[in-house]
Amino acid sequence: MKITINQRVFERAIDYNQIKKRIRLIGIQLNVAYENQYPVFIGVLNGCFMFMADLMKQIHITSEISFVKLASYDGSNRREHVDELIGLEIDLKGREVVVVEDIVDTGNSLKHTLELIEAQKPASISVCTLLLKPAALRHSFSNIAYVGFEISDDFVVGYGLDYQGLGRTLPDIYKEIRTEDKG
Ligand SMILES: O=P(O)(O)OC[C@H]1O[C@H](OP(=O)(O)OP(=O)(O)O)[C@H](O)[C@@H]1O
Ligand SMILES: Nc1nc2[nH]cnc2c(=O)[nH]1
Repeated sequence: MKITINQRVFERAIDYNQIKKRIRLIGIQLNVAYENQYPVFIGVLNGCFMFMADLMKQIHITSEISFVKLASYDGSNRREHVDELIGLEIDLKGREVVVVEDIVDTGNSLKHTLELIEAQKPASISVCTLLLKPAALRHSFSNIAYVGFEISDDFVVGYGLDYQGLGRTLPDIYKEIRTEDKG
């Protein structure tokens, strides 16, 4: 199925049933890894909201949840300037932290997020991301422990991810059709 958002054309790549299945498995892994550890799950807004909601329904161990937003001082989202995390309400010192992202693409956002969380001296930080684009990564991370799907280096929308503010409410994930594939 194809959709168009502001002149860009996308085709369905991952449907919600696949997403739900994958999330159930990640939930089991997290429940085992963090049993009796009282972890803090930190969702990085806005894109994570759907993933976080579905993932947290699979978490049956004692845990806390918080959401943050990465803010650039110049108001852009280019992630080139020093950023700050806004919204964090929990003291992370000595805590087991799981950062929940919708997508790790270049890794720029994650790098900043991890630096800002590390400054709070948690006991550990691991990363759980629904999507990972290995071919686009510009940094190496040793703690991306939970990945929903590795995808190609194509722009995706849906299930929380937007194009120009649109498409976040689509339950499935769509990837942009490259110009040469449009037919
Ligand atoms: O690995 P990167 O290349 O840094 O890209 C990944 C980031 O991009 C998206 O956030 P975005 O800045 O679009 O904000 P949003 O979550 O509010 O849509 C996504 O939620 C990640 O945080
Ligand atoms: N919507 C969307 N946001 C992103 N942020 C980083 N990569 C992407 C992507 O492929 N799609």
